[in-house]
Amino acid sequence: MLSARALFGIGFLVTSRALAQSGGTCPLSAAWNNYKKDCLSSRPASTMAQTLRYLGQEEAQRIDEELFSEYGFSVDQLMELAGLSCATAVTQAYPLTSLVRARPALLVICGPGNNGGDGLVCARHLKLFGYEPTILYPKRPNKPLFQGLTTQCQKMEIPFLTEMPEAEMIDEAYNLVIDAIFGFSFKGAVREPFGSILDVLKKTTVPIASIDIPSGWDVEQGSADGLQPDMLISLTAPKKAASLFRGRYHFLGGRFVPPGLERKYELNLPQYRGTDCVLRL
Ligand SMILES: NC(=O)C1=CN([C@@H]2O[C@H](COP(=O)(O)OP(=O)(O)OC[C@H]3O[C@@H](n4cnc5c(N)ncnc54)[C@H](O)[C@@H]3O)[C@@H](O)[C@H]2O)[C@@H](O)CC1
Ligand SMILES: [K+]
Repeated sequence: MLSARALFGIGFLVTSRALAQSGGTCPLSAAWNNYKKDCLSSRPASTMAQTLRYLGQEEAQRIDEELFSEYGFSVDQLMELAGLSCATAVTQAYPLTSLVRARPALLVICGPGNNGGDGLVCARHLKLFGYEPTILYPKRPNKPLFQGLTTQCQKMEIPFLTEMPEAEMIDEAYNLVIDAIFGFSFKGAVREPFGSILDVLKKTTVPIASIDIPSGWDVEQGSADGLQPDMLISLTAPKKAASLFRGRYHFLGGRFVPPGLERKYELNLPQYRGTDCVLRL
């Protein structure tokens, strides 16, 4: 014989399932529907973005430094989380089913610093998520971290280009360009080969997703005639120039900030949902 408790459980499950299927108002299904609506909503969570602090260049560098010196993180640890955030955000904004080209091809352009490292990690995860990334990595630092990340991508059968394609070729072959050229340490006039690469990117019509900062933008002032990416993934916290971003998708990623550091710099980070590693702003 079934106990009253078991009967109640079965009744509850049957009822909540029926209500969920019929779009009814069972509290459980309503909560799930709200969650889905929140996650998939195309409406930016502007209320969250208003309270969030936008960092100056030196402040971003200080936080970065403190994460390593005071909080004991290693670069590759944070880079892995940053790159995974970027791949997750790209997957949410440009799901495989939404791509216009027959092949889910993406071009990932990596610069000479840690922003470029984030790009390599992002490419590796995107490959695991079913995309076909190709990497352009023209200036490779002679350090074990970057050599390891490059080897990992090569072993994942991600092709590396030897030169920047023409803008028309990029528009024809790729669904998206991931800009991992410069991050928060960029300063001054762009040096080659990145000046020519950015000039080509400005001529493309395919969407661009920039990691941390649109490359070539002044970290605080932006750039009126610079890249205009469709997506920006701000890591840790947005930098001041992010307030000038006019693309469709602004995501926050890099969910690794310890509460003490968040308090010290008054970051006012919005709440990530559940176990998500990114949040649309
Ligand atoms: N604390 C954080 O938030 C984390 C940051 N990470 C990433 O690290 C990035 C910062 O990395 P880095 O400090 O290595 O710096 P960047 O990756 O921003 O760039 C530094 C490199 O760009 C070159 N460069 C600077 N200005 C240039 C110019 N005008 N023309 C040509 N080359 C120029 C420098 O010589 C150096 O090689 C962040 O933006 C983010 O993407 C993540 O990897 C890990 C965690
Ligand atoms: K970038």
